[in-house]
Amino acid sequence: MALAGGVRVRARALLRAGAQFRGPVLGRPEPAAGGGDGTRRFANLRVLVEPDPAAGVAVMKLKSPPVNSLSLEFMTEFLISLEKLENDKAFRGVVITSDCPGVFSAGLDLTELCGQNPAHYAEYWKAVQELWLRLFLSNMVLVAAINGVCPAGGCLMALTCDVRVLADNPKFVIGLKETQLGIVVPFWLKDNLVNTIGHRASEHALQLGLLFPPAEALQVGIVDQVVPEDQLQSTALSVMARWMAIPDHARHLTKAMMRKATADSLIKHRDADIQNFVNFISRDSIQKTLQVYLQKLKQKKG
Ligand SMILES: CCCCC/C=C\CCCC/C=C/C(=O)SCCNC(=O)CCNC(=O)[C@H](O)C(C)(C)COP(=O)(O)OP(=O)(O)OC[C@H]1O[C@@H](n2cnc3c(N)ncnc32)[C@H](O)[C@@H]1OP(=O)(O)O
Repeated sequence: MALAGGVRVRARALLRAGAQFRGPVLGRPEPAAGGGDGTRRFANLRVLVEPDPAAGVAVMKLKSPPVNSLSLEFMTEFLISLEKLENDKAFRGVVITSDCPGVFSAGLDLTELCGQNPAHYAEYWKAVQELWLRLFLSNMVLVAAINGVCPAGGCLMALTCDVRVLADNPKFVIGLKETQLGIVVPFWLKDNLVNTIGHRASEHALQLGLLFPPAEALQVGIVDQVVPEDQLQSTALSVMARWMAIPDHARHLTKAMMRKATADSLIKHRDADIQNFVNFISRDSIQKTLQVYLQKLKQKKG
């Protein structure tokens, strides 16, 4: 699936600005482009990709400090990196994790949702839809190695993955807390949650805006495994190895079959979903609530 119009334009702008595939990364000199030694890492500004072509797996580390919030730039760069991996036959699986201590992702970037104009909200929501669709329908095996708090849009990313492994830390809560902020999850994200934990549990989780700590997250099934923090990466990789043992075509066709109806319901109603979002987020009452919330977050330190 190719990047949608608005996201593609932004992706091109980022590429023109030279945002992608710089080196050296993390102070380590990299081989020249195309060096093909199988160990080359690549990165754009906000996503670090550590490929292991021999295993057919790459680790994507979200590194948009302080909290990996889903800004337009972050989502665009993430999708560029994902597409690069998808277009490379060497890669069949991706582990998604965070490079920001204690936070997997804080979810939608609230500064993108406050005080902007309708055209911006529309562009932003199209990018969120695109992020979800591209992850949800990815041919590759996606394993989320959740090493931090994972609310709302962070949970959206994790829910698209085939497997979620959560590090056992009481601070690392996961869930869709939207009602607590006075906002409503879109129907396709609700469907994604229902597919994962069932209808009744989703009703409770969504209406109450529940954020589950590790033991509860495992019990309700929003994550598949909870492991000690220092075993998160190795567990994610061994889960991946199990999935990689299945022939790709059969696994992927099965995944597509299982996910088609949920994805199609958004694909068929993308424009209406954007319009709903723009109308909703532009309301004075919603703007006020979000602004107060953002202010509170900013004042937390002071
Ligand atoms: C019917 C029509 C349908 C309409 C649909 C409408 C909406 C659909 C919603 C779709 C689903 C997704 C929704 C969302 O994702 S909304 C965002 C929800 N996220 C949160 O509520 C998380 C907020 N953040 C936190 O709770 C904490 O920051 C933390 C993630 C627990 C990390 O805590 P800590 O390490 O202590 O960091 P700070 O709180 O000090 O934050 C550091 C700086 O980062 C800024 N920040 C934090 N979160 C966000 C964010 N989401 N967006 C933008 N900026 C954020 C924070 O203000 C600090 O900034 P500063 O350094 O300038 O003070």
